[in-house]
Amino acid sequence: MGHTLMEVGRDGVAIITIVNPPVNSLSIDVLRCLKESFDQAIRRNDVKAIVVTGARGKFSGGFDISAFGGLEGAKERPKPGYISVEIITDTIEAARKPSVAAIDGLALGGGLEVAMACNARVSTSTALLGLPELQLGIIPGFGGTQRLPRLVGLTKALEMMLTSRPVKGKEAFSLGLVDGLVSPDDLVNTARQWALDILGHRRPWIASLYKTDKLEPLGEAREILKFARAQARKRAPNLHHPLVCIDVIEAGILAGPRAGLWKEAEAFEGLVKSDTCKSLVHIFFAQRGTSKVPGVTDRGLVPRHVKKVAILGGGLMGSGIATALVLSNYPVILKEVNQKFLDAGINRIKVNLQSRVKKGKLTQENFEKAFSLLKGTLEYESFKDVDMVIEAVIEDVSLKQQIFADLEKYCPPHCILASNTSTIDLDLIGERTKSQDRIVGAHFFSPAHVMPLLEIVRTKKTSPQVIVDVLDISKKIKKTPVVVGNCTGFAVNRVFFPYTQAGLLLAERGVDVYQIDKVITKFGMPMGPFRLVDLVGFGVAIATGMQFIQNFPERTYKSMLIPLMQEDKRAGETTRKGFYLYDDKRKASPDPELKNYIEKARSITGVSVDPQLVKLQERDIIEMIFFPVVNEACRVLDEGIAVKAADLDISGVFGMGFPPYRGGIIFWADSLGSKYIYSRLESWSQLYGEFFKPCAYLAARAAKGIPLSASVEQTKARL
Ligand SMILES: C[C@H](O)CC(=O)SCCNC(=O)CCNC(=O)[C@H](O)C(C)(C)COP(=O)(O)OP(=O)(O)OC[C@H]1O[C@@H](n2cnc3c(N)ncnc32)[C@H](O)[C@@H]1OP(=O)(O)O
Repeated sequence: MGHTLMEVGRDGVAIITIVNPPVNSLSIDVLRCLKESFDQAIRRNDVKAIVVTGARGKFSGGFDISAFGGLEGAKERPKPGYISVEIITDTIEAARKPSVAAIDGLALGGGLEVAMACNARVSTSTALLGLPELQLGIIPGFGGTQRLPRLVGLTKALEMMLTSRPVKGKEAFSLGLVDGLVSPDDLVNTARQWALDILGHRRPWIASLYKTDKLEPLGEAREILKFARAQARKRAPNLHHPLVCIDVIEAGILAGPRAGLWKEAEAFEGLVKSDTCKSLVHIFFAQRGTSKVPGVTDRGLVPRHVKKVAILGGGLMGSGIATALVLSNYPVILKEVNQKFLDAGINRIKVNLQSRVKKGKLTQENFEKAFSLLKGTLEYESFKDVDMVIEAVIEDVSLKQQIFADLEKYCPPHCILASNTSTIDLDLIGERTKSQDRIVGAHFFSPAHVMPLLEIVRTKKTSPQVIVDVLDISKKIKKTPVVVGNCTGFAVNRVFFPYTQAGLLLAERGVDVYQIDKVITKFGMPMGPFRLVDLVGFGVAIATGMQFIQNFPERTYKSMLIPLMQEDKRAGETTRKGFYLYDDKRKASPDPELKNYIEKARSITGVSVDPQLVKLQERDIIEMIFFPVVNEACRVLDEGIAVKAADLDISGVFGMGFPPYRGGIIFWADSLGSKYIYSRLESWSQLYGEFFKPCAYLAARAAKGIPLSASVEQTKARL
């Protein structure tokens, strides 16, 4: 159980240490202990001053996120303001003995809020300090909305809170958030001396809550807040809590910080119960849960050290993957079939890296370092000491089979053989080898050095060691991994295949294409199905469509709309014409000619405009597009392709941009209820055919009224 420890030195300084592994989060128990330690330190005559720090080099990762649910309805739930006013303000900040926070590792959320209530802060230069609460759908609730603006000024405080991005100790020092920088070894000693210096009036005794020197004058502050509101509305129109955060900050400026604290406490109470908070907290834990794979990561296997990686193919995917790897210090060999392609691939990687330099995300020195890790080759000879190969050539089964047969010859026997295929069966790819246990899918999303998801595809024969190795690489290259089974489209493309299909079905029956995209983006997707297919390109869309028609013929909606347009050399954004027209700046605008293609497609499919569908409400459009996606997700769970529902939530959020504040596809579906989704799909399937037919998994759950995410025998991984 989390607690605090107090040790009083001979110098009269009480060191209070927060102990709650792994990140010293602040559970209610820890906070109560912290108060007790402070009360004791204030009472004891041998204590002159106080230092607050965290165990094992971490100050605190903030309020215990797993306790959020418990705040709702729990009997022992602290009353509003108990923590922020009674503990943080009236016990810590108002103590008649000075306190200094000694910060190493991280001081996030409630952790930083405790530190800000101390009379000074010393930190290591690498520590991370921030208020990331907004990414959990709440606002800082322990006084952060009041103290941060008073320590760093309104503009910077708003930026830190609204983006949830922490700053490093070095920047925190230049902002005035911390008062001194020290090495980790000197941290606590410097802090204790600092506390004694405050007591001896050699350093100022400051209560952050009442600082005013950093706050902008009222008129300017109003303008800054107005701008922040406009930005927040634009960036996240569906989110309410960023606006609440701004309101609370404003209240403190207008009515004084103590009134601000009470307003903060009240707003926090409301937000922690909101659906947005529940969804985002689910995403927080689900994201961390994807690297826990039953039967794989619970075997005590230690990831092997991958020293060198080879990549086959320097196209868009291969070069993106290589970029991600060299950025994380992996030496990479890039192989191509001829010098021209090789030069082009290397150049792409260079451009990817340079663009990071331009954006200020990479120093020139680190650019050179990363680029020097890349070697090009046309031969397999240099593959003899690679630990992993990632094949990223075109989607051609026999070519891939040949490549894997070659790899078996040239690579060492321990080498991981990965394919970046997005649709082809891995068993087929490895058919001509005897190395099935080390064949794995490493499905990156384009652009691979930017998109955060890595789908790790295992076959029935892939060894757990290989999965553990790839999970480790994924962590090192800062991707969120999802381990899935081998099937057409794997988890992400398969689950989201009906997304475009539903769009096509509705368009043929008379629903306006641009209206569909508008409603779906308003729902929170980065782009609607038609804008997406333009981006992906019709060539890829048709090729993937063929895979689905072959494998799931009964439920694939066969529309000729995309092939008809492609015949006319409209193939999406790259040809400047698809469902939209594109200008030089890739800005999309509707095309009046589109209706001609739709009419032609309609006549081929033999469907006519349905007056019921033409006047669909927004909600109906959302459901007709997403319920088939939910249905496919249910099949993927039923077949054990995904180990748990939360993994599909993460796949959709990180691979397709499903809005995280809706918690992911299954989480969202469960908020509507399996019965409701089943009945809607069932009635559409009567009207519009097999495409909507609810699967057995969904039917069974609807019949019993149980959530789609609940794990029972059916959803046990079959692998
Ligand atoms: C009232 C207040 O204003 C409200 C708050 O304070 S809300 C909380 C604000 N704090 C945050 O948002 C920080 C959230 N945590 C993080 O960003 C990251 O976990 C971190 C930067 C602290 C550490 O990252 P990293 O080293 O990659 O480790 P990571 O895998 O994320 O976390 C380690 C473990 O700690 C847990 N954890 C991290 N922060 C936690 C927190 N605040 N509460 C509960 N558990 C937490 C994770 O769930 C994970 O558990 P697991 O090992 O069982 O999966």
